[in-house]
Amino acid sequence: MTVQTPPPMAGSTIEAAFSGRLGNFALDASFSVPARGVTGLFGPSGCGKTSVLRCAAGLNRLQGTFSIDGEVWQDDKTFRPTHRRPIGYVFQEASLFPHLSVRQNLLFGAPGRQPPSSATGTSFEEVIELLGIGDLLARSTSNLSGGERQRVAIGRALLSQPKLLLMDEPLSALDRQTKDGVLPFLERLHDRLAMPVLYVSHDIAEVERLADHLVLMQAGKVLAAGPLAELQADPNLPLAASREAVVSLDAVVESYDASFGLARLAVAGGHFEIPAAAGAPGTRRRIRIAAGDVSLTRRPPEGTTIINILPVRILSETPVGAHETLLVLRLGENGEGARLLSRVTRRSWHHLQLEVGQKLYAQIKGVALTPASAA
Ligand SMILES: Nc1ncnc2c1ncn2[C@@H]1O[C@H](COP(=O)(O)OP(=O)(O)OP(=O)(O)O)[C@@H](O)[C@H]1O
Repeated sequence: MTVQTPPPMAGSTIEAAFSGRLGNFALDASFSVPARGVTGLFGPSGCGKTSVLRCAAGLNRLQGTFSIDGEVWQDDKTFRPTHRRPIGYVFQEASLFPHLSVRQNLLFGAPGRQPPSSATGTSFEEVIELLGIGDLLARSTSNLSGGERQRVAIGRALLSQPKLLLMDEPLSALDRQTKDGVLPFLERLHDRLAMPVLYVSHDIAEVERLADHLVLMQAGKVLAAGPLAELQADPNLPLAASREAVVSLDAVVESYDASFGLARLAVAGGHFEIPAAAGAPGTRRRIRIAAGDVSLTRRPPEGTTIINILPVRILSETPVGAHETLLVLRLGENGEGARLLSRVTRRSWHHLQLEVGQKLYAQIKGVALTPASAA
């Protein structure tokens, strides 16, 4: 079996290529992503996400290569064992030491078991504050809630000062309410820490909120890897074709109209107004727009309650199912901006005599804010 090393990318990258068998399962996965921000490894159950993470950690030894920022952890000649890889690993269920306090657990992997200062990397105070675990430090780990345990496990991983954080479905063992409580902490980490993260999940909502880049996997192979928004809007990939298709756009707050409670945010090729306090001007936020919330009109509509109506051009049209079609749109008069998706009936496509390249107006019924991107 040959391993194809992905072409190198400019700047600091994670280069991964693993190939071989795990029991009956054949893994043949390679990707190259920036060594910054969160890279989501996403795909259906059993497609090989955890196996890739374990390869990156040196826990699975398959043929291949792995390097981060030019530092080779594995190739034809090299195989660094797990204890020589500067990684933090967060599992589905936190395995904390029951005989140690939260504070001792946190410091367990820290260099010299001492609280690191910002001079030596991610500081103890910063981690405590980011994860909201200051009140837990003296507690025993035996009676922490699931969400608290997971936050302590993440803190412990961060305090070991890793070069790469590996997270394997860190929220999947939590109930929906606890998960919703922990997600904002992950989002804050994402905003504030520069450390690259490989984040395994089969929950697309988590990926949309946290990931900057995506590695889409299926049956042991990588279908595509790249910036989240690009893969979301690729009509040849399963994300865009799904009924729940969305795009996540990185936006910057421009202003806030307090009288109507509307924030104005700029994205490439347009502006959105959102009924929320989105932060001070200059704040980076992420916007989520579902394909089903974007309808099209030939002329700017009048007398509508829809706030966001933006000029777009049709970039492509791909039939989905028997009666619908997926349109990839680009924002802006000349179609030079960010991509949106719109799912319309084939009847509308024909009746409105739409065609690729045409200028239209997108009426966007729902625009949701999610936290900022670090990429
Ligand atoms: N050491 C091993 N020996 C035998 N089979 C293995 C081994 N490791 C993984 N597998 C198999 O490889 C396949 C992929 O597993 P993996 O855990 O990587 O998938 P996944 O995408 O992370 O799935 P999930 O989302 O359900 O966690 C599974 O069929 C699993 O049983």
